[in-house]
Amino acid sequence: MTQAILQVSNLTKRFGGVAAILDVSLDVLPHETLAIIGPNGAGKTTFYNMLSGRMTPTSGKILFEGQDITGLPPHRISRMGVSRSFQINNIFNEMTVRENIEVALTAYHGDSRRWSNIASRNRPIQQEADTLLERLSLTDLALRRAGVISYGDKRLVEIAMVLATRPHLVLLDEPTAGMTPDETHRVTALVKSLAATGDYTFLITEHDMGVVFDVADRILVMHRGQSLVLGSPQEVKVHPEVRRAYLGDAEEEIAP
Ligand SMILES: Nc1ncnc2c1ncn2[C@@H]1O[C@H](COP(=O)(O)OP(=O)(O)OP(=O)(O)O)[C@@H](O)[C@H]1O
Repeated sequence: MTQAILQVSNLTKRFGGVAAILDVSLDVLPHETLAIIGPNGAGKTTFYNMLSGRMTPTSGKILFEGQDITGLPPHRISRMGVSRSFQINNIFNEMTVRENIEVALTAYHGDSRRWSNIASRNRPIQQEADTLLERLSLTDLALRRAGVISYGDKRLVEIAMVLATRPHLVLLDEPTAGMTPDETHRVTALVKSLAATGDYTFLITEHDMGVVFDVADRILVMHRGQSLVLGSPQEVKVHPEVRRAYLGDAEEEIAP
């Protein structure tokens, strides 16, 4: 049996009397794309916060590539190969698209000198920036100031910056939120093409069911902090409890 890249065991997070996450266990397999869905307040953000080190679990255990990362600070978890994109843009608007990516690469390579002195003369960073621009279909925008590109393109730059840290596990937080249908289509195609490289494992939270059913190999449905169902898109789509708890039992809501 394939060894899981991420093993979550009996994870619980309480805020006073509220259990935002309650006894959730999950094995994520290498190179799969696993979507986590659930209504508002189901616990998705809290779950991500614990995986990425922004919150310490009340109890339970998180193993990444066999190592215990429970409660480690975010920078250590990131160094080990778990990277997270946020719903808000973290990019530098005054810099070009390429410079943003070079900053992320320079930081990853641990150079604390001014990034501009380093990146422009560092051949490996230049090559890595080229590869990332190409992977994200951003080559044509490389020299544009990040502040003037579209919202959808900004989100792609942010994903490029996440990938600059060479993650094995990428946590995408609602990557298509606020996007036009065209932009959503681009991101969906992109996630699929990145997954096809075999270099990454993706966890993705997403409210757009079309995106979820398009990209996910498996889907975890959360409800009130608990794991309700884990299965293939087909299994999830027809599961009676999912329909009741999350999808409102309306066929059209789950049709991709
Ligand atoms: N810092 C906090 N203090 C107290 N309660 C919190 C805190 N963070 C989250 N909660 C509660 O935990 C539960 C889960 O919230 P969470 O944000 O993880 O859900 P979610 O699935 O990400 O929702 P959404 O889809 O709206 O982002 C909610 O009841 C929320 O009010």
